[in-house]
Amino acid sequence: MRPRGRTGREVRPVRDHAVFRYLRRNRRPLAVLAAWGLLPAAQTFLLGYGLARALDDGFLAGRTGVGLAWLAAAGGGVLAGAFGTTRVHRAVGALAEPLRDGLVREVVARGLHRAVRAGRPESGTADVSRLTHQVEIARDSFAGLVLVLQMFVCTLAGSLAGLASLAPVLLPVVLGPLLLALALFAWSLRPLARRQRAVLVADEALADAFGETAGGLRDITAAGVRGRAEAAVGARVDAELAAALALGRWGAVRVVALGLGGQLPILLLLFLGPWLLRNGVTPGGLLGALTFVTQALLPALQALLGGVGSAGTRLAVVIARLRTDPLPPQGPPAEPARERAGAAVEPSGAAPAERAGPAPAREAPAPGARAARRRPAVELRGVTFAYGGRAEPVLDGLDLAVPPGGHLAVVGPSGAGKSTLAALAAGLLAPRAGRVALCGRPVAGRTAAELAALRVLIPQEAYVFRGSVADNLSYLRAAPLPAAALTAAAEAVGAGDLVDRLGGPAGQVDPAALSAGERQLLALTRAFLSPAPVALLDEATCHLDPAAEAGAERAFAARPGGTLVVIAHRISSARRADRVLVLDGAEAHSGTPSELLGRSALFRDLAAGWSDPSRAPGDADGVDAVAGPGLADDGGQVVAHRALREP
Ligand SMILES: Nc1ncnc2c1ncn2[C@@H]1O[C@H](COP(=O)(O)OP(=O)(O)OP(=O)(O)O)[C@@H](O)[C@H]1O
Repeated sequence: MRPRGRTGREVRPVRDHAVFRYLRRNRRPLAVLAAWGLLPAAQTFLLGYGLARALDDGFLAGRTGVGLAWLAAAGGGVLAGAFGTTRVHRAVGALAEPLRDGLVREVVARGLHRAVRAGRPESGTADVSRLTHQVEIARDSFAGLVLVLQMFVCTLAGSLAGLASLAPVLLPVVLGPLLLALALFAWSLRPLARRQRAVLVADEALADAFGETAGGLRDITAAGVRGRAEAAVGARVDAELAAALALGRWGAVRVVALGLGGQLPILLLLFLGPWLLRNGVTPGGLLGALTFVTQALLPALQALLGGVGSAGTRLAVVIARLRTDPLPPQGPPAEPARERAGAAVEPSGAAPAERAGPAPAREAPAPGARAARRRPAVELRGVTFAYGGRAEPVLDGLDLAVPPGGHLAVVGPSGAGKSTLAALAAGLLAPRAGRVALCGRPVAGRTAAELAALRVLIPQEAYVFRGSVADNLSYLRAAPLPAAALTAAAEAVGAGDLVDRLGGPAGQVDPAALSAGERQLLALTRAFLSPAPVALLDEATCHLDPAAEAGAERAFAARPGGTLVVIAHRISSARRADRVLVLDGAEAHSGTPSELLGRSALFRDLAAGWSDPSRAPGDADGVDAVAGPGLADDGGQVVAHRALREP
């Protein structure tokens, strides 16, 4: 099975040899590179040859001056080589930069084109920035690869010229094992590249899984899914271990090649030394040959094997990915860790449109969304749910429909099933019978990411994390939002003072230093900025005072096109809603607040004593004041539901 990358797509090897085609098209910079490479090659030549001449013609012949002159020549070679190396680096830059520019052009054009074609132009920016990061990796890997190849070729050329000049018989002793080593390495390259690619992919998958798990530890614990989280990360660890072991086995070939090409010639030179000396090789020649092998060829071979094995493979993987990487799937984006952990927290949304302003506008509707718009935003049909096979149903045959833009409050005594209803609507619980749909799309079988694009659920216990205010607020957006948009949203929800006090969007959040209410305000702002059309507030304002609660609810109700379902902590929430669903154990009622006064004894009891200090000036006392313009009573919005938990 082929490895799969971050995007879940197969990572294909580069079949079109894009890099080689690029090199063929750029012969001039290559020629410059080769020309400057003559200086390091000359340095290598002088290193061994100069040492040999210094010994043979100088010190061993009793001519110290000549010996020193040859050593000085070798030293001069080092200086020339150093100068040449700086020029080589420049030439590599000149070769790598156009590759980078070309890739960036290609990636930007393709990414934006796809985003526009997919009807999500805003997603192109984030996507392109991710891909251009990969382009940087490709550029660096390419430059590294060219450098080690160039260094090896220069060293080889200088060494072979030196060996041939000293004594041609030395050539096969050094060259034979070296060629064998190169052949062995070349043979191992393909399987090595495959294993390396598998490790890269496994490593990314592990990093993803670990990041997700670490980011959602609190929720994992709260949701009691520790075992599942451990199993998920453990599987990735095992996969990476297996990939690394497989790579290690092929890595051993590299060690053998290094021993064969770099160390065997040393042993051969030493072992054959007496014979070589008897057959025309001078002591200086033997020393020079050893110098070529130990000081030049061995390090160059080591760099070549390492460089081609890592930078080369990385380049192949990244280029393949750049050429095949698609836009993230339309609609739902990457799912957040906490959703994947199964905890009922705010989910992430689709890729954002960056806008300043208090209320983020909806995402451009996806194809098919127009049809879905006519469907209720939240719809439960004949939903029955019980915790456990033999348990009494908490909800039994419930029908409910909230239209797009609707505002429903769910009220009822503790244990009536309000949170259960929210979890069912959010797709976090599956009904025993019946079906649940959001924006016309059934929630059953949807991934967490798909659900996250449809609704945001804010539970009682707000989740904030150590980090910047901006990170906390824009967590559900695929790309950062301008500071003005963050502060405007905070203002709208009632968290403006808090964000100011924390130092604005750049300020830091320390969860332990915040009160429960302050954490709720941040979580509410984050949910407010979510692109999901349906907001489910499950007593999400319980730690706020009534006025703050009213402000937050009104802000959510005013989200353009947004649908709001509030599991009410205070009965005053019902005053602000278009429709109210009363769950009271034996039965359930729905309607406008004024209708319910006549129909539900429980609602009458609850409403009788309500007094909402947050009421806007001019609000009349009593239920009629909250009936508001709201929804036409066509029976198609909040509709009938049968008995709940029959006695
Ligand atoms: N995970 C669970 N396992 C078993 N029973 C549960 C579970 N969660 C809730 N229940 C039970 O289901 C019933 C409905 O609970 P739910 O939390 O939905 O009610 P609620 O109206 O939201 O109550 P409250 O206002 O106190 O939060 C209660 O009897 C509760 O004890």
